[in-house]
Amino acid sequence: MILAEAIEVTRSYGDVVALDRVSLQVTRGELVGLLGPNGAGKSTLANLLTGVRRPDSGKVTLCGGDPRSPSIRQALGVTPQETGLPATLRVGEVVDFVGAHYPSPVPRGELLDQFGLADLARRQTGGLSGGQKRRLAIALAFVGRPRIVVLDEPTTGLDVQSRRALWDAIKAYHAGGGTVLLSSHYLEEIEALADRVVVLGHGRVLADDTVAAVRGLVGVRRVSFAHDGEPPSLPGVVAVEVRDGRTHLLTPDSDQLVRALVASSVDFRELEVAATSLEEAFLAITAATPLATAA
Ligand SMILES: Nc1ncnc2c1ncn2[C@@H]1O[C@H](COP(=O)(O)OP(=O)(O)OP(=O)(O)O)[C@@H](O)[C@H]1O
Repeated sequence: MILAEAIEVTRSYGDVVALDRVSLQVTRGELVGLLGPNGAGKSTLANLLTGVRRPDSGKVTLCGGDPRSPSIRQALGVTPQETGLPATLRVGEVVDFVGAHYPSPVPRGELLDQFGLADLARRQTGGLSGGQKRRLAIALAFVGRPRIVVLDEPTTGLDVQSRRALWDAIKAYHAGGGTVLLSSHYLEEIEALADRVVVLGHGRVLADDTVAAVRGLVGVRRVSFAHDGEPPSLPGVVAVEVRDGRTHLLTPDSDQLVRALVASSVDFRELEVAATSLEEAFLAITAATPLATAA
């Protein structure tokens, strides 16, 4: 059964085309990652699927109906990128208040335990740290026992420990049969949670595949070194840059590239191999080949 679907959805803001004929299906029990760099269209897609905005063209459904309809929204848990919490209410009161909108909410204590917030139950939300507020906002997405949750960059700004606690809570919900669509800048986050990943770039779906397949596409590494002369021509390089007296080669397979470099006649010095940011990987790969055709 399909719980969230976008069919050929387009949405612009003035001249900016945020989504360009995007199609996506999330079926019951799936945990789908939505991966893309800044401005790729992740939030816009999440906002359309959760009924916050309407598409200019195309169709969006949630649990088989209109995501703007109140009865359909009862089955949805959502954490947008930014959330406002009433500053004078205590954490426990906010949980009770939001839970009261649902027929069978998760009890306050259980929810706070699950999200590592039990010690903060009596704290006014205005006194929470940024990370604690974020954790509470995410916990609230789960209070109504939703059939599907849409989490837009849930762990941005969280420290490692909070991020892991949150991953555990999302995994537990998924293990119990819950369906999740989660956007992120980080392949590692999607790798930790999802089986399937949809890659968005410039408002288009660039790939829709297993995490392993997408890692092969966007898991680009940077091999850099100093040497004299022109940049060498080596196999498996998707982008070359010469900067500050060093040659930088981007490649999906740094092991193979380093072996080829050693076997070549290049007299290199100060070799470094490093992970690239998603933005760099996207720049390199979209410039080389469209991901969808490489998939
Ligand atoms: N309300 C708005 N008004 C004008 N332009 C917007 C608006 N919302 C989004 N955009 C533009 O639409 C494009 C897609 O933005 P969106 O927020 O959906 O991307 P994103 O992938 O969620 O990015 P980020 O990771 O930075 O949150 C961007 O170019 C953005 O500047």
